[in-house]
Amino acid sequence: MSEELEAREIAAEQAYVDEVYVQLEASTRSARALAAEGRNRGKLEHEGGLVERDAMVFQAAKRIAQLDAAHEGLVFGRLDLDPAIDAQPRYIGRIGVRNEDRDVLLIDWRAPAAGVFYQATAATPSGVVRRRVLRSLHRTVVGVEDELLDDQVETDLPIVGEGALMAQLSRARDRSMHSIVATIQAEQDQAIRAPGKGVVSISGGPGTGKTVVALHRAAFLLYSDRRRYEGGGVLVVGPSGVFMRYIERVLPSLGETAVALRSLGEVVGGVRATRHDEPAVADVKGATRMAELLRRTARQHAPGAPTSFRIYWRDETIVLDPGLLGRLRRQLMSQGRRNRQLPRVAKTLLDAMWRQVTGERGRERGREAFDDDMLGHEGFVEFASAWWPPLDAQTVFGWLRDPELLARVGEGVLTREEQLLLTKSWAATSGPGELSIEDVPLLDELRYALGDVPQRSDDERDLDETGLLEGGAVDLQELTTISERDYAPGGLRWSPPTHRIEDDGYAHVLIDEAQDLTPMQWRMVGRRGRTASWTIVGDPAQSSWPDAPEAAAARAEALEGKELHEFHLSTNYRNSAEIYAFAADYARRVGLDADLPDAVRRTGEVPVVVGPVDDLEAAVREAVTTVAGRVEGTVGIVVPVARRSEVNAWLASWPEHATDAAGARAAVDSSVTPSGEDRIVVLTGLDTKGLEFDGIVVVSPQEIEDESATGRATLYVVLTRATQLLTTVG
Ligand SMILES: Nc1ncnc2c1ncn2[C@@H]1O[C@H](COP(=O)(O)OP(=O)(O)OP(=O)(O)O)[C@@H](O)[C@H]1O
Repeated sequence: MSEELEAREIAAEQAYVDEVYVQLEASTRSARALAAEGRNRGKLEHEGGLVERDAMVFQAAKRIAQLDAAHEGLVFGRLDLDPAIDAQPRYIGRIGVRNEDRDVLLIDWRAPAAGVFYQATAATPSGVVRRRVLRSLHRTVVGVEDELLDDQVETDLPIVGEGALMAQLSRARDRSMHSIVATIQAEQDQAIRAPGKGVVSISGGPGTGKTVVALHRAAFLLYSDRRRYEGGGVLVVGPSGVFMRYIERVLPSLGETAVALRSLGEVVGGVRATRHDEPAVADVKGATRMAELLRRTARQHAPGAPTSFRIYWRDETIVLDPGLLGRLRRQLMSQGRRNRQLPRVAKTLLDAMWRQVTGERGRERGREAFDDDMLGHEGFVEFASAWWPPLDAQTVFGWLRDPELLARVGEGVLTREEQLLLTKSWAATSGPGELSIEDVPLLDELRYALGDVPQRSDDERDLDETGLLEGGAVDLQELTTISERDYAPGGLRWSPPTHRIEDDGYAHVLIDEAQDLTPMQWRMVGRRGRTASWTIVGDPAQSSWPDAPEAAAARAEALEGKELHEFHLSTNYRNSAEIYAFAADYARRVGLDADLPDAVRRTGEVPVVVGPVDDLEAAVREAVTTVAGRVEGTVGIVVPVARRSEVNAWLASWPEHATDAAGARAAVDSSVTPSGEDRIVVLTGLDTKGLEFDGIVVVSPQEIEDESATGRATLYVVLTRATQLLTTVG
């Protein structure tokens, strides 16, 4: 097959692609003009349909335009059908484009009409004779890859190229995951296009595309029901900040930005944790038992709050003693979340106090006068406010630093040793900024147990008065939400908070690396998806949570009542066949019950095992230099947690040229702050979850294995991260 033929085909495709871009620019201009005009005339309503549609094209085009040249082009696919069905070729792209007569120039890859591009095979061509993938650099077509699907149909279509998938799989890896729109495989397509109902669960071994498929599914859902998902929000949760940065470009490259990408440490609004606890501590913090401990904590008497109150009124002494106050506290708690009771506090106290008024003078004055007197009494007001202060979750979480309080709420829940572990872990931190990833679900649990902190009403008049018990001034009829009604009757002092627990929910929740969620993390994400549809992605063999049945129960509870649709992916697209054979062999040897996919790409490069070595640093340096010199893309140095600073120090001390063999810049401790230019990064085993590198150097694999109860699964994850070269040094 001649180069000339290929050049001719490329030129022909380029002409079509140019036409699409010209049209896209024209539609963008007219959409912008139309939207501006609509706004000016205040007539958006009338022209709504057209404006909305074109504005969408405009938005999508804007997002696409923001992509840099490294990303694949707008037009990536072409279908030639049996001429008896349609003589015109059909083009598939990242978004749909029409010309001014509204004829389709480009079919959005998510549209039903594009489905056949992914589903047609030689066995069932579905009318497709030739499938062509266009490889582009920005606007320039650089190659075409064809597949002949139906050789029974008489046509003169030339067949060019080596196969798009292999070309895509062999590319050098950079710092971000790329979209796979051009080469989505049939089994992946089914999971992507599954209807947005209930729970779609996608399983499969390492490198089978679970993450990338899930992200394309998010884009598909936004396309298929934009109102629902853009309005309600889509939450994508992944294991770490590094991972979120790795995947963040995929959705914008598909024209979607309306998605919240959060690592597990960032799921709760306003909190950002990036540090993991050591495994023994993490195991305690993640267990379901913690929910009971936190429920008890949220009901504790606020440390430092007054425990009794005494006042003299109309010849009588009225006493609120610790026992009575304890009963009143429980009574209030039984009515709902702690902070929600704020408007009821004064009345509850006054009821109990009024019952103690038995003398004639007092009874004659009456209840109303009693209430007025008390609410005008500074001592009482101060007591009431201090006895039942509004409490935020951070404050209450801080109570747990007190070993005595922890022992009280932990009784029967945690062993003495477990309590000590927690105390030690919290003593090492000094404030809310230092929460660990494992602390975040605990904080969330408290948020829900306490209820949101209401805001003090800013009405000056009320602030002068007690405000603890005021009624009548607000007409209940005017209050529209349940929450407003809740806060109104007892006290004008309190109004609903600006961010509410009720606002936490999303229309779709997508969980990646789901096998790693602890029971407490399942509870946290579950709260955000009570009414949502879900996509859950994971591989149990890669799990770092030791108690699988407990996590499964928490997951079932989070998804309660939702229909389950299961999809399984069976081909490993990441690792070379040689690397995956090595990893699968390890999984079998150590008895991991692993789902072993087929790896399809051969490189002839078998993994290298170095050791045992005397000088670990020298051996690692040699391995890193060799690997970095032989691959074009990223290199990961994976280390045991305990050796992280040591290896970082080595890296910093090596002369530039050692790692600079092929223009590789090393990032010191880049798992915390990776930078776009670094090609070499140091990571711990857990940090590598979900990521991939051209080359991997594993430092002391045995130590990684011994580090935690699930060390073997972690090492299996590490061994499945490389696309080209793998070396272990021990
Ligand atoms: N259809 C495809 N075409 C091209 N590349 C693909 C395809 N499917 C997957 N890949 C590539 O394979 C690699 C692995 O994909 P991904 O990270 O989504 O796998 P995973 O199943 O989530 O892996 P793991 O569970 O090991 O983290 C990525 O580089 C991805 O782009």
